Amino acid sequence: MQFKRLSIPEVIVIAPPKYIDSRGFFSETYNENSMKKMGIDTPFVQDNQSLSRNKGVVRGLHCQISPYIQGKLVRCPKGAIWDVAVDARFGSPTYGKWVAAEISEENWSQIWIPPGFLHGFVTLTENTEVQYKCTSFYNKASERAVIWNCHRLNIPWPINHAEILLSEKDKTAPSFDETKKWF
Ligand SMILES: Cc1cn([C@H]2C[C@H](O)[C@@H](COP(=O)(O)OP(=O)(O)O[C@H]3O[C@@H](C)C(=O)[C@@H](O)[C@H]3O)O2)c(=O)[nH]c1=O
Repeated sequence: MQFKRLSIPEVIVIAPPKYIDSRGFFSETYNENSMKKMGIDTPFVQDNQSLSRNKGVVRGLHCQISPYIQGKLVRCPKGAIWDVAVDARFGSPTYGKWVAAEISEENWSQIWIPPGFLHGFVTLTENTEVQYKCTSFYNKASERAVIWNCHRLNIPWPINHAEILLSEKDKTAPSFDETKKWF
């Protein structure tokens, strides 16, 4: 399993090996010991999956606050996403900075989004499936969101803005300034 820390080093891209043979392939998509070697030592308690039918679906930017703060290990077994992690830990040297990585069926990578980060992605293909493991349970009252195109963050979403599809909730999310109260 290969690991690469991004410019915010707590965010890690993980590339599990894929063993291809005449039948297809085999891959360990999660290995607790490998995670521990990278300092990801919290148990995962919930697995999620979403399907986005269109290219240009933006989900995010989302997080949960304490006591349901979540780390997420995200993979894309079908299609491709451009995945973004924003440091929302007020007081962190990288507060308000973001990193992104393409995660896809083809590159077979995963991305670790630590607790205290906002998470979002845009689908780069139709019928994209995203799966992620979470370190804390879903809790509606703890959910928070920041608007995907917040001027303060200036994230260069790699998709024509006219094509973007959002949930009603994500259309009206507040700006990044709100996060000062969260972590
Ligand atoms: C996130 C979540 C949602 N739900 C429900 C609430 C709602 O009725 C329905 C759809 O939820 P949403 O619209 O929030 O789904 P979505 O916009 O895909 O939200 C997800 O976005 C990505 C970027 C993340 O990082 C996730 O943590 C999560 O926030 O599913 C759960 O039951 N459990 C969960 O863990």
